[in-house]
Amino acid sequence: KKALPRLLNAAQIPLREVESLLHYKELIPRLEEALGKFSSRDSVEVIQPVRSTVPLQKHNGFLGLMPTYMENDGVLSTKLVCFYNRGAGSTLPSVSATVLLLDPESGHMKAVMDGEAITSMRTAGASEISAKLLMRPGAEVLAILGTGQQALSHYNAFTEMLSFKEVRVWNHRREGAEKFCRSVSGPVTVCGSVEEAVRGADVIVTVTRSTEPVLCGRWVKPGAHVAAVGACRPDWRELDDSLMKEAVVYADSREGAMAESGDVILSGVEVFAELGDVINGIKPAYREKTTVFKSLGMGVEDAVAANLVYEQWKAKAYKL
Ligand SMILES: NC(=O)C1=CN([C@@H]2O[C@H](COP(=O)(O)OP(=O)(O)OC[C@H]3O[C@@H](n4cnc5c(N)ncnc54)[C@H](O)[C@@H]3O)[C@@H](O)[C@H]2O)C=CC1
Ligand SMILES: O=C(O)C1=NCCCC1
Repeated sequence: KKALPRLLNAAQIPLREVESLLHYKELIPRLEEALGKFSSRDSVEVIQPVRSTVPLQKHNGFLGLMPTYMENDGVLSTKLVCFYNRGAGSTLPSVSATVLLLDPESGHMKAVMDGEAITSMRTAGASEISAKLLMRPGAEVLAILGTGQQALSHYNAFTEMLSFKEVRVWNHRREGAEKFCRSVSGPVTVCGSVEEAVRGADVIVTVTRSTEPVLCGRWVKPGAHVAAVGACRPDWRELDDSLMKEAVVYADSREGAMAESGDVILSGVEVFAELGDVINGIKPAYREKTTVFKSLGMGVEDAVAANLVYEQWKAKAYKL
């Protein structure tokens, strides 16, 4: 009997199935552990180079390559992610991603899965961890700037895992914010300006495709926590200098932030700590101060999310 080509033996897990297998309650503890392992800089825990990028100039985007190896956990993966800063008329998504999971011993492909939900959920999961560690106790008001894919996953993660009395959203196009409100299950207030959305907010999530600052320090309540998720290129901004200089700045990866974050590079501020340093008890969480978590996204987050999907997929397929 002829053996199947190895590629065809790999599990193929499409978007809807990934969505049905991934849940914040299981994902977030694994992300937290992975962030700690990454920051230990122990090569048997995590090897994850800063993502390499290939510009797709004609299409106003880039391809990011995000390999990761977790030797102790036996997880080897790479994500291929294309990001596009599309014009208003486009119906195509801004992020298109695929995650490959390999057997580290043989190098054979174990699974190829859609990376859209993984990207949305692991990013929101990392931001939720930042808020849990860095927001003031008793935080009541959440503001989300931007109302696309990441806004939705952040809304879901933050309302499922934390409790807020009020959620406000702002989008540069009001119809986007109104559509967002119709798509979520809980109450949300649409705000007409960024200032209106963030005044008095305890936690602010920035998930826009802006290349210029949208959030100004003078509007931010002292002691607020900002999870800054957009502006992933060295010359793009979401936050202004006054906010960056006022805040204690945390990042997922110090090297990633120094290579890719316009908010860090152009404001000239230091990254105080990685989230993993706080998780490992190496650096303090300044809950009473204004804090920024600068998120760029890491391969290790994709690796643990994809591994979780694969474990669940196997359990379902083989009725374990
Ligand atoms: N840190 C991380 O791990 C990740 C970060 N991202 C970043 O998150 C951001 C949002 O991604 P998605 O939600 O997938 O994109 P999306 O295209 O679904 O949503 C983007 C939102 O930004 C708004 N927007 C577009 N241009 C704007 C402008 N000039 N000023 C203000 N708002 C504007 C859009 O109306 C929309 O509400 C992007 O910047 C992306 O690079 C995405 C994935 C992972
Ligand atoms: O980590 C990721 O995945 C991404 N980060 C920045 C924007 C593209 C996707």
